[in-house]
Amino acid sequence: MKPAIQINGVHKSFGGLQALKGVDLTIAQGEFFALLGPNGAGKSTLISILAGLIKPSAGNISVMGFDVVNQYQQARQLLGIVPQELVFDPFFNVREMLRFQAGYFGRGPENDAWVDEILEGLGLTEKAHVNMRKLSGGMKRRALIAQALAHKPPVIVLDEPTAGVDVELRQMMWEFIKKLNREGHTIVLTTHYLEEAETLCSRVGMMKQGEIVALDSTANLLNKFAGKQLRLTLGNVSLPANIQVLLRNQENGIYTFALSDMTQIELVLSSLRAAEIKVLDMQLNEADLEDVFMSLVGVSSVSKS
Ligand SMILES: Nc1ncnc2c1ncn2[C@@H]1O[C@H](COP(=O)(O)OP(=O)(O)OP(=O)(O)O)[C@@H](O)[C@H]1O
Repeated sequence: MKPAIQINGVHKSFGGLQALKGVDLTIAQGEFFALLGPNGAGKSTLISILAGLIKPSAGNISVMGFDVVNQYQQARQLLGIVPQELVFDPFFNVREMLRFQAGYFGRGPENDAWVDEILEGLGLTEKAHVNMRKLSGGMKRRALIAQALAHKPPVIVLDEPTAGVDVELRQMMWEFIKKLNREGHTIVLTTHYLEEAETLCSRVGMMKQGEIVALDSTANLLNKFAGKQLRLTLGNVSLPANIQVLLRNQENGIYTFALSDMTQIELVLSSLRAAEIKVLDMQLNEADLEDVFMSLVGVSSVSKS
């Protein structure tokens, strides 16, 4: 079976800035994949190349075996891309817009049942006859998601789909997207909400400064990383050397340690006691994708949009 997406040695420079520095990535058909990274890591650049909006400086990308540059039309037809920004055609109602979009990719009336399914799945049935320009912001966002899916693409790319979206739509959208994934659609998601990636995606790629710095199953990434994290409020102190290796993050007097087992808690606390450092507050949590991210990407957290 051909991979859903194959990315080989992709570089992209904007003038002197190297936005992508040789990205290799294979996403199999049927995967639910998360592409994560802080602002400026290169995610949108990679997706723009995938969508054929910009050309790579070197390397190539194919969708189900079709090169996105040399076989643009075939590749684009297999892709549904939900953009970050709200761009829409103000002359159509929702259903017309979806039919038009599907028609653009060569689908005819046989696609109408699918359009109904999308409208239903995204809570747009009531708005099917409303003109796009009269929709509220949240409804427009739903319509844009629907638009990307209108031609029933096997590979669906969601670029920050839930930024600024209310909880109801988020839940509805994820139920629908999960259903599409169960039916065999490949899903690629970029998000700043790491808990979304953690619950939805079976595999994660983390990008930093134009490179992939981690690529593994979500479970492996969580396992590889320490099982627990201990957050201690200590103030401005000098940590004993023997526990510095466990330190993952330090911000405003709060020190976060990554621990693989409970005995390390005792080690941290006894070392602090021996150094006469007072613990002002303490929290013990399960490590999550955000901790993995922090440890690998080296920023305190992915900025929330
Ligand atoms: N058209 C462009 N011209 C010049 N520089 C660009 C252009 N597009 C992106 N860049 C730069 O390339 C780098 C990667 O940007 P990109 O938008 O791909 O990152 P991102 O990971 O999608 O970030 P975000 O999470 O903020 O969307 C950034 O330094 C950005 O400023």
